[in-house]
Amino acid sequence: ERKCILTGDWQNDLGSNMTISAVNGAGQFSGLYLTAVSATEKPILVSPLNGSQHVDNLEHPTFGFTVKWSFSDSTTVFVGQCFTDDHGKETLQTMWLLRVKAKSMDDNWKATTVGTNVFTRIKVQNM
Ligand SMILES: O=C1N[C@H]2[C@H](CS[C@H]2CCCCC(=O)c2ccc3ccc4cccc5ccc2c3c45)N1
Repeated sequence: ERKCILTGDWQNDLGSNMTISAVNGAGQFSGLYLTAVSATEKPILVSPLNGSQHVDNLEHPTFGFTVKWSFSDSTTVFVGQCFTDDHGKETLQTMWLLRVKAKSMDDNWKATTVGTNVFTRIKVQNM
């Protein structure tokens, strides 16, 4: 019966932060992502994200979102599920695919990496 709406501020195990805006009736949302890590020497910039979550049954909903990196020609898709523990603490268990721009079709095979991230809410003190 615990509700998990993704709106709000989250941090993952790498120290990256994301803010998700209001989730509309269809479960769609947008937001901003600030990665704590990158494999480019370019300065890291806040990047837009768009995604959707299931809202029909808010018990442990699944979701997905895409981050279009604003500082490089790469894209990451995250997919996962929200879990709430007995104390009401929410975690987002996710897997991601990072696609970087391959110079040519010959490099296509090595252009996608996969990993996992766990996100927890950032409590804003002055709530
Ligand atoms: O919070 C989280 N942060 C990390 C994980 C999954 S997304 C990831 C951040 C990705 C930033 C872009 C990047 O690193 C990046 C950008 C451009 C690249 C160009 C060429 C590359 C060639 C080889 C390997 C790369 C690895 C990351 C790359 C790029 C390359 N969770």
